Amino acid sequence: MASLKEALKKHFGFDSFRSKLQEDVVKAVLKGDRDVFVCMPTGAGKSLCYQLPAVMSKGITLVISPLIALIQDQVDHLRELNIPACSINSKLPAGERRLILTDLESESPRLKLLYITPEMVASPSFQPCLTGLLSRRLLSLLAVDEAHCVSQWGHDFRPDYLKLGKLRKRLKGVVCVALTATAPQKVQKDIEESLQLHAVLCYTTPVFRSNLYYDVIFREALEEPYAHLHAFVKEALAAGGGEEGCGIVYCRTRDNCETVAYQLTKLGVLSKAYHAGLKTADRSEVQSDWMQGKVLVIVATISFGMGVDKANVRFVAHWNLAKSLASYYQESGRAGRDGRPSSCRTYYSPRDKDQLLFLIRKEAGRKQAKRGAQKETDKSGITDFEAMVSFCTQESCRHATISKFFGNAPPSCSGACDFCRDPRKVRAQLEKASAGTRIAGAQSHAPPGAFGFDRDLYAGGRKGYGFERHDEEGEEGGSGDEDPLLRKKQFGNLFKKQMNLRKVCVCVDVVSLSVDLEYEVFKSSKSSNLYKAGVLKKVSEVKKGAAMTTATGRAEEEKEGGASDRTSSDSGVSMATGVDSSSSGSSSSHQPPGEQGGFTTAYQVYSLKRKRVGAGLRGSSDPFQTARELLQVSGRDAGGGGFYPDAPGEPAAAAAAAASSGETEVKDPVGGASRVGRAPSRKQQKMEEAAKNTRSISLYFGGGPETAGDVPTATGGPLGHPPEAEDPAESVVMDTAFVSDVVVIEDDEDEDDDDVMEVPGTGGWDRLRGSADPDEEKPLGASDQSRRVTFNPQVEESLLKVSDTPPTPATLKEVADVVVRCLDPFYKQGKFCTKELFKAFARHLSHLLAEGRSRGRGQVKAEAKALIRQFFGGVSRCKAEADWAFLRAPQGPTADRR
Ligand SMILES: Nc1ncnc2c1ncn2[C@@H]1O[C@H](COP(=O)(O)OP(=O)(O)OP(=O)(O)O)[C@@H](O)[C@H]1O
Ligand SMILES: [Zn+2]
Repeated sequence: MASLKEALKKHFGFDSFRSKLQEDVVKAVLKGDRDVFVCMPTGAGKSLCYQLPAVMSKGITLVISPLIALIQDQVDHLRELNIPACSINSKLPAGERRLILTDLESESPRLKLLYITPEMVASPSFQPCLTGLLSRRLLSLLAVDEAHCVSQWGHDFRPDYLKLGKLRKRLKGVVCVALTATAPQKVQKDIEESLQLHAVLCYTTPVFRSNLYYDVIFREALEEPYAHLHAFVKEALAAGGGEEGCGIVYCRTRDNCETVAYQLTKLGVLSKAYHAGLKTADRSEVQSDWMQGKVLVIVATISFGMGVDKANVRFVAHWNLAKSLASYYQESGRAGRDGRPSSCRTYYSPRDKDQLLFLIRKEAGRKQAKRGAQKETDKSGITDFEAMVSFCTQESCRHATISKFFGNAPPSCSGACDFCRDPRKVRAQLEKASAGTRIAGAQSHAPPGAFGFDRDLYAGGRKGYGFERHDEEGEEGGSGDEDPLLRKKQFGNLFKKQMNLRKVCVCVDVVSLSVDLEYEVFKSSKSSNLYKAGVLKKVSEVKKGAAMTTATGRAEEEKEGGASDRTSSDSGVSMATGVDSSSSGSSSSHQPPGEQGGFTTAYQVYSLKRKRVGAGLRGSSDPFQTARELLQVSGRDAGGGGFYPDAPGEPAAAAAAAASSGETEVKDPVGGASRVGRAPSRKQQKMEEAAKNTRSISLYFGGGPETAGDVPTATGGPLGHPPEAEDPAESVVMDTAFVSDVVVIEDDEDEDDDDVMEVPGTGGWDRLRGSADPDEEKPLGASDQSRRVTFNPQVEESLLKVSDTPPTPATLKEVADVVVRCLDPFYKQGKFCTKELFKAFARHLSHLLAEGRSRGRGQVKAEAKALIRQFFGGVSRCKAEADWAFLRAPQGPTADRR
């Protein structure tokens, strides 16, 4: 078909199709009599499968894509090619949106491709446009990109994709092409059903890629894990035959990224960490350095990779397990896109497995509990993960395992995996690992579960250690929707178990003593603050009277050996010093962070309260808040050490001293060395970091369900309504975690975190957008009574007074939500010079309102508004942080009434 090739050349500049498959798909789509399902690996050129038909057809192609960031890339690319493409999304300025809609309403629109998110396409405001296009027969094609998001079996399920079924019904007669890079059989079936694909033609590339060499190494069996990784990196890069090459190491946590990058660099391969905890500019720089080959290795969480198309990736190593085999295939598949031999290695760790499984189970349990009934798909996370574990622990060809998972016939591996190359070696490794487990089990009597306790007991329980992709709940306080009694019981069990372990092994060591003490405090504490205070009190007592115990404890600990590589500052009373051994980052440590010979020491048990990155603590992914950290925070909270028991010479006291002098001791994440920095700047810096990609677990697992539910759907005029109210998936950028305790979860879904913060419409307050002067509390229209009420702090407070029961105190997160909602109109009105200032002010305000005394949500709202009014009473436009220096926290219910 000469004209097809001509069009390919004319519009895209390509001389030929990338593959026969690509050409076949284009032809099938152009023919237009059947729906098409395309499963091709990342980078195989799926986009062209609908883009070329789009430019060759009359009318418009509607492209559904899950992320604005991805959409933007595509649109930019097409525009560079002079192909009229655009996107309607929540970030689009109203003027541009209107221009697009005008074009779409015109007789013959110029536009060829319209990219849109599933949320937006289902929004009421888009419906007239859609109906118009349909009735004028101007819709030539529906393309659903990343179609696996439609499947609850898929690893990236997004409930909003389910809305596409309805859309599809409306678009009868319009050909649909669904595209994905990963679709195990059941996912493919789901896609076909959900999108109601008709007489579907399937085009799938076999998943087998002969240029990828897969192997698995048991990390815990290694003497020098980092040196091992380094050797692998060197070898993989060298295999490029002098050609420029680079690689990716995937880690689960930010800490791991930092540590691995540091270790590799130290060993001579320039590596940089990439994770959502970095500032956006830093992340871009890292990515760009890596893309340009200035940095050879990028050590990243899964937030890196989506949309990254680099040909010469010579290796992809997984330092931690991927959450499913499908994810693993996709992530490892970023290697060798140029077709040259490349390596994919997983550093398997049973502990890693237990921890991840624990969290996946927990999530499944939570989903189930929420729904009240079990759904088959609830287990999909577990089965997908089990497939990943089998991939690592089976004696079989790695390629064959992957192919089977995707429903392909076993490929001819021909030595492209460690098993096919040397099965005996694989067997030996497995045997060694299982022998190791047996020995460890016999020695410690520790059950093999995560953290050394029975994983089944806690399967539905609390979070584990060191996760950001699978840790905290979206709820404030870290308690999520769990039953606090259950949680307490679980804690109790854990401590009992841990103490029993200690009774077996050691007489009375200082660790168990600390555990006892901490447990006592824990049992008697009703809130995290009381717990914190209780711990401090105990520390003080211990310091006064237990010097002997401390000394003995040290000796015992050293005897135990488990803590022998700790720095002197972390020995002694663990509760008091509480240094997480994971931070010591010993390069030769065999054990994953936070574990010592089956013991979970008191300070390793996560605290009741989530770590406040914003409060100047290390912005790490570590969800534990160690006793030491609690103390440090308390020292600062108390205005510089006043709250901290003073015992010169003790590390804790040093921390307090540092805190009181305005300096913060920060444990080096890697080398274990301490550094001292100015507290305020560090705090500010961390707050900045915390403002980055933060995501709740629910978003990670399900994308927008909760979000979607929370966000009101637009009911206003079809086109004039502020778009952000309609696009819940995109409103994830309204992430008040930057204000409050930060739940840090890496998300592979949105690189777009630093875009404008968006606030879904919130009734009367939202209508402020129409106001020329948002700090004026005048009604915008005659009917706008509700806004007046919402604004009036007295009304809010009198409402509170009417109630007999005291309001439930708002959490910092809730306060932050309220504050951001209240402030957003001002930001939209340009009352802040920069977004950063807006964020910083929101943070400041939230802390002012959240700290000190308990407030109900209503009161918070009233006080927030009062403070905002007070602020803009004195400042017409916020230009610097100093502008709000005069604001003081309200002292009482009536303090800020004006
Ligand atoms: N026929 C072709 N000839 C040469 N290059 C092509 C051809 N078709 C596509 N490409 C290029 O291949 C690269 C990958 O294409 P594309 O982004 O569409 O891949 P994809 O399969 O959609 O990957 P992903 O799963 O990451 O979205 C792009 O740079 C694209 O321009
Ligand atoms: Zn093989």
